[in-house]
Amino acid sequence: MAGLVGNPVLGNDDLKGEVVVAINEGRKFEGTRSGTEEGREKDMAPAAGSPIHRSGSRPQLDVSGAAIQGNSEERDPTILLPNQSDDISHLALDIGGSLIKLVYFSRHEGKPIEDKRKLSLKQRFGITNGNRRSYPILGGRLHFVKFETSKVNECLDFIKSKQLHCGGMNPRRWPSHSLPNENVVVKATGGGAYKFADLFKERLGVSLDKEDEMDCLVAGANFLLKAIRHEAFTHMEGQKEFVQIDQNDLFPYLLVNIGSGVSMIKVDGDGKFQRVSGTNVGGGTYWGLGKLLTKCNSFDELLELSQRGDNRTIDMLVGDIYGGMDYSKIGLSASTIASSFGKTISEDKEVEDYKPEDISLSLLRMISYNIGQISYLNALRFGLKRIFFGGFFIRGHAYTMDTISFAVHFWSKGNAKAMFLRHEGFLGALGAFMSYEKHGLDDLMVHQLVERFPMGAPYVGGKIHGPPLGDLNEKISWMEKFVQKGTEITAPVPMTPPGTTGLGGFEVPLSRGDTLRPDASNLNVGVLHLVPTLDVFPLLADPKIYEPNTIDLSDHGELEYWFSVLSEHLPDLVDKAVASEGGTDDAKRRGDAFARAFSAHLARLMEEPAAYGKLGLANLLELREECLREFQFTDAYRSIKQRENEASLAVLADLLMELDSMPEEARLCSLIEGVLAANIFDWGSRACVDLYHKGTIIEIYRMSRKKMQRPWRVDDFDMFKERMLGSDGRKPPPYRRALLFVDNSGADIVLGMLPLARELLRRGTEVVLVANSLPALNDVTAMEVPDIVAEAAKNCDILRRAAEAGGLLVDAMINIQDGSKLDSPSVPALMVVENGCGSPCIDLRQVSSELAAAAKDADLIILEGMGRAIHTNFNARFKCDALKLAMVKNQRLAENLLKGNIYDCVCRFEPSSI
Ligand SMILES: Nc1ncnc2c1ncn2[C@@H]1O[C@H](COP(=O)(O)OP(=O)(O)O)[C@@H](O)[C@H]1O
Ligand SMILES: CC(C)(COP(=O)(O)O)[C@@H](O)C(=O)NCCC(=O)O
Ligand SMILES: [Mn+2]
Repeated sequence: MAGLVGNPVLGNDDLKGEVVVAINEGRKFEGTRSGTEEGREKDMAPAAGSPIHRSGSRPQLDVSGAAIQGNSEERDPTILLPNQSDDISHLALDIGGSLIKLVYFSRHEGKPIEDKRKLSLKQRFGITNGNRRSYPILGGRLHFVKFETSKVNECLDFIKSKQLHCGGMNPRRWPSHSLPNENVVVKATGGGAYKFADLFKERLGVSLDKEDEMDCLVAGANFLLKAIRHEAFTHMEGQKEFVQIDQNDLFPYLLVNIGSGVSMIKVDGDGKFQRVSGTNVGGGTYWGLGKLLTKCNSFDELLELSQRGDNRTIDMLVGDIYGGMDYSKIGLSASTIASSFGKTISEDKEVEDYKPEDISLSLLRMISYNIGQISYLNALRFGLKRIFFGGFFIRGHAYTMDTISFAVHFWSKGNAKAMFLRHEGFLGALGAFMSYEKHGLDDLMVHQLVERFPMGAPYVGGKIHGPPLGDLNEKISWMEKFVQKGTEITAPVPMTPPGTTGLGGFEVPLSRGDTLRPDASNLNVGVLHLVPTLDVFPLLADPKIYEPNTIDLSDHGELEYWFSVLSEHLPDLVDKAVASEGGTDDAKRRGDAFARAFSAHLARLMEEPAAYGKLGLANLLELREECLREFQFTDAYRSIKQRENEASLAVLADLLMELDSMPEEARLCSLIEGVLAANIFDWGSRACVDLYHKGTIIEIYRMSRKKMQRPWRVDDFDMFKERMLGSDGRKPPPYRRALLFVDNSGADIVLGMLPLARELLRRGTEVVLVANSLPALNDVTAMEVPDIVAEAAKNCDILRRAAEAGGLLVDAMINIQDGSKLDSPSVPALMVVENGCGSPCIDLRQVSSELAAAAKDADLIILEGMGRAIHTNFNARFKCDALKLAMVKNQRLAENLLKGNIYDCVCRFEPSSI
């Protein structure tokens, strides 16, 4: 017998490794809007001389040509609606005075695979979709795009090119020969919905269904604030900080939308709001006046100029009036602007004599301060503490946000807080989109939305900025162009260093770069994936305080370190990815494009870590996997995983025999040691990749085992042992169900986690192996686990019977054709569930519904590996016992987190926290 556990004598080194009334209310919203029925009726009275058509927010059905199908004598006959499109349109517009904002939906391609493993799980855990309304929106993505209103034709071309005017079909699958549906109705808000209605009908054949602009702004803001995790943030003195909004404590708030003009809306609830004020001095004023005074050709150019400006040459400061002194009695510093543009009166100069940079900055400050001040006064009027600013005037521009924040802070003496929204300009468009009630967007919860930042789109040249390019080749050729333009793209976003005087003055922004990011790339808005099957892991002790990331990358040193780790790993990853696709020229081109795309993401985040929301290491590791998938590398480590599985399965029988010969206590210890030792097979760690080039799988495994002397760096084994085996002759009841979050393929799962699962099974505990839904590095996936188990079961009765009981062997073993053996009372089942993610880390706020269902009866969680147990969840607390097992394969992490060294191990046992 091969001495796998303790004895390095093994000579086998070459092991292989949805009848029927269309609602036209003809009403106009004026002033106060109340959510009560009474209020609603009042509101519904059409205002004199207002021919505005406003649809109801119920599904619109086209009943023209409706006919009864079949026998009209029968009860409830089927009614055919020949002109009703299969689905309500998936596009909504907000056509403003300056910009057109477009939100559109694309369905996920392909249907989820319902394999036998999933079917048997559904049966076992009673997972149904019954409690969810099945809306067409489910399982799709929301994209955010904007165009200049003056270039409405670009917008029409874009809609046409993506066939977004073709009803509810998936644009990609719309047959090229088919014509756009003549009856398509598109929700639209903003003045342009009236102004351009004929143009849309003419060019695209679509009718614009007008939605009230204020209704939409509020609906959009409420949705974002409730459903998107890192939507709102404060911005003070250059520091961006995300604010966690408590959904139950959101109202009331003041919404200030700074578009061409400014609207101030007191929001008291969903559909409950009042437009309390506004100002005509807004974004249009800045851009319009700026254009006249500086001869700038674009808004961005004007904003960019401001970064290099000094407003003191234009503005009259308190110091200018008071001979350089503060007017401290009323709290004004010498640098406080006493009168915007005031200095120009006394000077005998023409506009050309002033620097455009200075003019732009004076204008920006004048308008931002003014809006900040009026906002504060309205907040004060209604006793509101929170002010959310939206609209594209803000444009994610640090100095604009700082100026508004400063004004609110200064005038409210710190009592009111200015907050900004990442989707700032899309509130109206999103609200219009939400008025398609059939989409069911308002039913989605924060955990069912996943935001992703695909490459390609944000940086597409020209003026159309949008979602990912449809075609991979388009994207790659763009990536190639990117090489020449790369430096522009990664140019720093200007940040304002701390510079307030404290007395109401505000220094000139220090310029840190002279180009603004290309428009859309500065939006900090990704594509929203709607995934209704995600759930919050039910065993989290307190989801509200749960923070998946152990390492917070807001520390710059930490950020730099992890960026270098990921950059250095890139060439090896690209090699594996290209090889996994056969090393073809196409694969090489994609590999190259992937490397550029990921490097560009890293460069972007290095300059602005909060660009995509709050950043932690887990987000970075996931971004890498997403980026690989974007360039169609579906499983870069496919062959490595196979080889390692085969090699490990070949020695499993020997290992099990050896374990079976041990007394209980030693066996349990050896099992945990086995998990820790086998966790060395990690292709995500630089140090480990170096090791693999030096030895065979089994050599490395043996070496790793030999180093497993206790005490481990974190060693709660004795506590775990006591819970498992008892003490003083007292035998504790076995766990009912254990969830084992497995990590890597090969030795990790085969020689580490499976033997541990087997031990639990033989003690009467049901075991659920929780694996990734999508590949990430060499992590084993839920699709792959059943075959591994089937292979392992060939030599092990415990595993075989448990796998049969768990319905796992239906594919692998022909003698079991149905689930008849499910729930066999004496045999605890071995099951496999997918975790809902495709990353080496796991955010337990967003897991698959099958994992959430399996978790309900679990009383033990075992998290394995660095990604799942260290980078994420190291500090997570659960409602049941939890065992965290990992080998730390990174020196810095071992030092910082554990005051230890690389290859140190963690065996952390935490009894249920409630
Ligand atoms: N690329 C841009 N072109 C024109 N204006 C822009 C651009 N980016 C930001 N802005 C600013 O955004 C304002 C328009 O904001 P937006 O929220 O779209 O309002 P509206 O619905 O009135 O068009 C403009 O007046 C200008 O100040
Ligand atoms: C990507 C990983 C989290 C995967 O680890 P695992 O969960 O497989 O144990 C880990 O390999 C890692 O943190 N790598 C980067 C650190 C390094 O290369 O040292
Ligand atoms: Mn892993």
